Amino acid sequence: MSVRPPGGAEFREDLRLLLPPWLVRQRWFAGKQQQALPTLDQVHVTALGPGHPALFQVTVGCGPGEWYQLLVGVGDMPPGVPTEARIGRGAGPLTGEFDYYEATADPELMGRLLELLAGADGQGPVELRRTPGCVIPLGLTAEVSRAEQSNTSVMFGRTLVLKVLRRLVVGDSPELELLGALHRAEGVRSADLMAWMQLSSDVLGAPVTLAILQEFIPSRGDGWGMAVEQARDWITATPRPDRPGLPFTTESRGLGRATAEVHAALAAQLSTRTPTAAEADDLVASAVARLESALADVPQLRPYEQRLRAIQRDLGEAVRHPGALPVQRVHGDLHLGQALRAESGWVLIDFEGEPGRTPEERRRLHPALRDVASMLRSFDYAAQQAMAAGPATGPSREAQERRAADWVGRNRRAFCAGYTAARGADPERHPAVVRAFEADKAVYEAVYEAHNRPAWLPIPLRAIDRLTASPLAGPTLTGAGRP
Ligand SMILES: Nc1ncnc2c1ncn2[C@@H]1O[C@H](COP(=O)(O)OP(=O)(O)O)[C@@H](O)[C@H]1O
Ligand SMILES: O=P(O)(O)O[C@H]1O[C@H](CO)[C@@H](O[C@H]2O[C@H](CO)[C@@H](O)[C@H](O)[C@H]2O)[C@H](O)[C@H]1O
Repeated sequence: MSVRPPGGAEFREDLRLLLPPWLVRQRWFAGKQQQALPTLDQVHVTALGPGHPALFQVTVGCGPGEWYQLLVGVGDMPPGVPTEARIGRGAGPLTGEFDYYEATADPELMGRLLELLAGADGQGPVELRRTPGCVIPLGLTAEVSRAEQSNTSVMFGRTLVLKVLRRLVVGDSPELELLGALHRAEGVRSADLMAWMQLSSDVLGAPVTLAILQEFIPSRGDGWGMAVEQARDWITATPRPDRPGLPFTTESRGLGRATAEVHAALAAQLSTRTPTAAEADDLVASAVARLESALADVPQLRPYEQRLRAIQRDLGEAVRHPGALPVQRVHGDLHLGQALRAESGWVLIDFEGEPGRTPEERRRLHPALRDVASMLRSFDYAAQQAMAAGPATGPSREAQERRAADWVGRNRRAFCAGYTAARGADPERHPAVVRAFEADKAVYEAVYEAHNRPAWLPIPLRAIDRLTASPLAGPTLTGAGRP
């Protein structure tokens, strides 16, 4: 049985029909706020090597600048592939013989993709590239990751990780660029880049990174899983013999140190400087523009508009004054889920920046404290998640909220202490900058949650309520504050 060649009108029409209801069920689809099903105005299909089922790379456009990627298996869906991976059955006279399904769920197709990356000689619309001198081991068992994430990662044993990007960014990939810089700095707290797949500039006018193959970092887990678990024990006051109810602060301190080391390496490799007046203006203007677009998008933010604008004005003053903080390339979306606890300490991952931002925004230079603020937000998320998942028994709700605030404050302080000890700028000395970046991040989170995980929207909204209510000095920055 052969599969109809890619690019065929029948193939594209099938996908145009079958994909919208399936897309809206995917965790990575960022259009969940819309009432109607998405309309696919463009569908590009490229065959990735022969075989049955066959493997195709599919890029779909759902509106101006909104591109998503799928890897689609075409043929009979193999046993063992979960039913939710099934996109549907072809409807045309030729394609009606086949199932379309999510190929990342099929270990055999992922093994085939790994072989293609190892050969890395792909020409045409989808280009395959390999880091010079790097040998990719084959024959590894593929398994799609169940991590809470915006893209889809496929693990090849405990050796390699392939991240299949979902919401695509047209232009140079910040992740490839930053991983390259950290590699030149001898792999400071980062994983080795092995290979990547990209759409040639012929398709969307500029190259688009589609997937990134990296070294697998063996670890005890990521910061998110570890922090939520420990926060739950702390908040519910249920220390376990194997996990004394420590408030995670030793780990947070190490994480602060790792973050400062990554910042130093990025500054050394990609430069750092005092911002020009134009850059400082641009930085504030972009924060205000983000706020305005978020206000238009998420009505729940509107009651906070004036206070949020005032916080961004404070940022303007802080970044324009003489001796302001230097700017540099930063991680751009740092949170607890972006850190893996390896035996030797914390390793940072996922340098692509915030999904949904333009490449220019992601590549903009910022004070490194932007990443610090972003991680500080994450301790709040972890405590909120721990409260949501905690047992109904134990301390009263009020007591749990107090304990949660205590846990957050301790970990914020520990993270900042580790960051400063490793020569990062002291967050305590720049409260207006940290608060403005925290507010900016919380506003971004409100948009992200409204689009991707509507049930989580109250978490950033509560933070915005708190940030806009409290004065700058005192507990706002690293203290407990209100839960
Ligand atoms: N190099 C790596 N080694 C081991 N696990 C990894 C590696 N990179 C990512 N992971 C795992 O995959 C998850 C998602 O990766 P990430 O790059 O954060 O994806 P996303 O951008 O979709 O959030 C991480 O939380 C981690 O559990
Ligand atoms: O998928 P990415 O890691 O690139 O980042 C996006 O998704 C994150 C959630 O998966 C989101 O992070 C927010 O939720 C986290 C808990 O799931 C929390 O630790 C973060 O502090 C919070 O910002 C991230 O903002 C988004 O860009």
